[in-house]
Amino acid sequence: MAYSIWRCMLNRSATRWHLYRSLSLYNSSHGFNAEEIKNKLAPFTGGSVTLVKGENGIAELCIDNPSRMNAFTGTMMMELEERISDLENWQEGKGLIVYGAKNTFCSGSDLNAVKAISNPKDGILMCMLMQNTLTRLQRLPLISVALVQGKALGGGAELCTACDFRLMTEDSEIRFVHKLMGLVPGWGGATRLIQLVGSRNALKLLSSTLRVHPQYALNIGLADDILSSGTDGPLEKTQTWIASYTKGAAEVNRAVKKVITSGREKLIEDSLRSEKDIFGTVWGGPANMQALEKGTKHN
Ligand SMILES: CC[C@H](C(=O)O)C(=O)SCCNC(=O)CCNC(=O)[C@H](O)C(C)(C)COP(=O)(O)OP(=O)(O)OC[C@H]1O[C@@H](n2cnc3c(N)ncnc32)[C@H](O)[C@@H]1OP(=O)(O)O
Repeated sequence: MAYSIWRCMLNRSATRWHLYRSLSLYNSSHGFNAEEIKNKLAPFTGGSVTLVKGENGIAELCIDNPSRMNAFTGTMMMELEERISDLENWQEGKGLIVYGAKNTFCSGSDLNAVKAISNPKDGILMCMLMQNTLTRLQRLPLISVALVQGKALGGGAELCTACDFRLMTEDSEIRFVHKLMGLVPGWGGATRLIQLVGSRNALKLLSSTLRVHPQYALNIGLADDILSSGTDGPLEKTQTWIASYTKGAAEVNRAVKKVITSGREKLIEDSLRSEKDIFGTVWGGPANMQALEKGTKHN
């Protein structure tokens, strides 16, 4: 009895933590009106963002607008948000692969939409919409990998930083072209780039608009691996790569990602408390009991 009350309390605090994590950054108290910017973006149609959830707990999210190098039209920005909501509710999920159709990653915002909302007010609203969505992507309790083939430009470079890992094919490049457009990143890419490569390297990439090729990306910590060509295609190789990080029960994989998200985003004391709460959700759970019963060794 005492055990189940204790367990229930732990689960409730974990649920509270999950709700907190999935909250968006901006709401009406920040002057954000999602409907207003969605109405402006809606006329910019074309392309799609598709999601396939595998029975093995690995989902594949495809940015699909090849005639514009997978640029995000207005409707695709909204579809991305819907797909992230879907993933937030997928309790069986363990991992996510984000990739672009037809062997290229993404060339950022659709420039037709950008021109139509080039006034400061709409620009900030679009920025808040995309920051909300990409922050929710980064906070998913799924281990996420961006498969970068071809080009990841502008907002496309920012999108790949919202994943936990980046795999690049040999001929690919990540390029923060914002300065050439008279801009700085606005989808959260600068903040995440600093966390990934440090402020000096981030400054180099944004100020030079350098084409970041795979070996350099690997050296500075932007990429996690280079996929060489072979019999398996890049998507198959990414599926194999992610499998070594997503073995075992979904609840344990999800707890692993949650402790990392908590550690990354919270102050040390809050993070330690969250770690305790998340620990409580798996301690004595089925995967833990099975390992104890089997007498699992790690040699
Ligand atoms: C915060 C994010 C930021 C923002 O929203 O503020 C942005 O993301 S701004 C957008 C940044 N991206 C760009 O500026 C990309 C501009 N395009 C290019 O540099 C090139 O098109 C490139 C390098 C992506 C591909 O070059 P390539 O020679 O391989 O092909 P094409 O140039 O012939 O491109 C094929 C076709 O795609 C259209 N395209 C490419 N990117 C976009 C885009 N972002 N928006 C709209 N359309 C795009 C390009 O115009 C071609 O169309 P076509 O009708 O054949 O001329």
